[in-house]
Amino acid sequence: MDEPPLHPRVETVAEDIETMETRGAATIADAAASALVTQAAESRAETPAAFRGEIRAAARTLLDTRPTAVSLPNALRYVLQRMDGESVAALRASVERAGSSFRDQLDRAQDDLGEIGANRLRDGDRVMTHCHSTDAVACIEHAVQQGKAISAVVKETRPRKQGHITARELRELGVPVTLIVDSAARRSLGDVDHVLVGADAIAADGSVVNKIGTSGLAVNARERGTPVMVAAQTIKLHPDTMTGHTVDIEMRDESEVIAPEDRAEIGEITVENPAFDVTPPRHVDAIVTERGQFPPESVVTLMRELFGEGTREPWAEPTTREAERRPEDES
Ligand SMILES: O=P(O)(O)OC[C@H]1O[C@H](OP(=O)(O)O)[C@H](O)[C@@H]1O
Repeated sequence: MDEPPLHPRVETVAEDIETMETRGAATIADAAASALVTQAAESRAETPAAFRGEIRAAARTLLDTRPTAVSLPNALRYVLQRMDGESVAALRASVERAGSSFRDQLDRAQDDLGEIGANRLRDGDRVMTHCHSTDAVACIEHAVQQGKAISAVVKETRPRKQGHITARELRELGVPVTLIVDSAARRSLGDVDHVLVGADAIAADGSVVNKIGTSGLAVNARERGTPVMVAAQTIKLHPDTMTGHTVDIEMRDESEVIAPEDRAEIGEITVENPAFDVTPPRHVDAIVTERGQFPPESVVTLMRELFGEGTREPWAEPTTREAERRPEDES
């Protein structure tokens, strides 16, 4: 059987996610939802079955890009579970509606989360960041809008140096920034009031999956008595972990770690490049979401409320229970 035709935009978005041209868990989710909308809007499918097949194929292509950020399957699931209708026109409209409602909610959630996270920051506080998280930056942005003077120690975040993005964005907010290499973090922890990071996925036991280096930072922060705050919208909650599944940690190419010529000079070695690590809940003080802040151990309650007892593949047909939950979700 022929593969359903994919819109070139879906291929481009998938490639951009894979190469990290588009990166950051929330940004990836937004791009994926928007790609599904394009696929729907420009589909030439003549039957409802063909249309559904196209949207599912687009979702699979997008899902196959990066394995760790759960916001990606959560975004695809959100849209696909709302795909509904007896005709191509009705199906198209439902995907467009769901995509745009998902993207609106994403924006609103980040704003609400930023407000809540900002309440934890006091005037004059100094914050240490790791990697680049739009959710974490939103907390600082809101604190600045509340008139608080915030300064930041920004970890470079090897190997891809997303800390540079954080440094630039914080500078644009007028936040004084000190950039450090990752290995200087412990030395600087005594000078900061909070560690503030984002998340790619949060497991049912409250473990936080985030950029490699987060767990070491959290352990050191705990030893120094510096609180660790994780800014994560609820699309970062990983529903499959409620039923025992583990989060797949992405291993990226060794060329991000060492240039081929340097490697050749060293000789026969193995290079490992895990993109994420897992911080146990005991090293996290608060998970800040758009629904409030939670101690990590209680996040499972929120997860159950939002996802029920578990989920299936994003392209699976909704169960009656999921179908019933839809209208209130979109309010
Ligand atoms: O959703 P927001 O808060 O923007 O980002 C969340 C997380 O996504 C990033 O991963 P990567 O740089 O895509 O590997 C970082 O690990 C960051 O903390």
